[in-house]
Amino acid sequence: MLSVEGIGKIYGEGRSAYRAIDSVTFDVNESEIVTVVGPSGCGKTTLLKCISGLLPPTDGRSVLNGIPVTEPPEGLGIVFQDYSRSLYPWMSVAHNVAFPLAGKGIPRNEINDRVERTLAAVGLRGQQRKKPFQLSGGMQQRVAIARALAYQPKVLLMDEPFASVDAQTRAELEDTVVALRAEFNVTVLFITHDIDEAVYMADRIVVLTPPPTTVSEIVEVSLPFPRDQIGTKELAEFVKLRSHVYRAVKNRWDDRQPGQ
Ligand SMILES: Nc1ncnc2c1ncn2[C@@H]1O[C@H](COP(=O)(O)OP(=O)(O)OP(=O)(O)O)[C@@H](O)[C@H]1O
Repeated sequence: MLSVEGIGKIYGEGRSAYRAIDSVTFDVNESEIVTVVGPSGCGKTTLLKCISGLLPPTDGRSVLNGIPVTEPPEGLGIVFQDYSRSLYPWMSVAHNVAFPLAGKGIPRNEINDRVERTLAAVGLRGQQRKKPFQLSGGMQQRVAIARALAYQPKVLLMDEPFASVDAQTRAELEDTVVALRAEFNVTVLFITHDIDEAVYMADRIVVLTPPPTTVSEIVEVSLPFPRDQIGTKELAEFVKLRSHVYRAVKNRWDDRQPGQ
């Protein structure tokens, strides 16, 4: 479905050139949730921009359903960390969700249905007329997720979408995304620096190395669905996976040479 094939990225040129990503390769299969985990500064956002066609990679490419990505394709929805900048403050919640659908030849009643369905799916039934500033941060991020879903993407790319909300809200949003995958059959590529989150949500985890970034390891997660914030995290398998990923991340960063 989505293939990331040897993506590399160098920022700048000549003496000031900086290789942020060396070579990253992995696949995301249809209806999977794949999480990509690595510490701050390891190039996660750069990777997501290259995968989505927002930034041209220096090497490699991403391929969505057999078509190389050169600009954000139709079947791709993106949710960023900073919800406060991704919503239009002067538009109502419903208008924010409907806005990207305008001018696409979609009938008005179909747009209204999509707005209603996606807002209900993210737990915002009855909030349609409010403006973003009247909502909490977590609710604003739910609007951003609804907007991406209303577009009916095949793949949802999410770049640390819950980094700016409190722990309780974060847990609720994690569960919302896992439930949305089941409801909309959407494929999710989810970037995070939070190891618990990466394990809890995933079918597979891509662990990144420090820069110049490559894939340290791909970890299969066989935890049962539906997942539960308490029950799943108490399972021996969850604890084992979390320790494994934590070590994989930490060892690589500890192995770095001074100055790297
Ligand atoms: N436009 C740019 N020009 C030059 N260097 C950049 C640019 N954007 C990012 N970088 C550098 O590339 C590296 C990776 O940055 P990136 O934002 O992709 O990391 P990240 O893992 O997403 O970090 P965080 O988790 O803190 O958001 C950093 O060292 C950063 O300074």
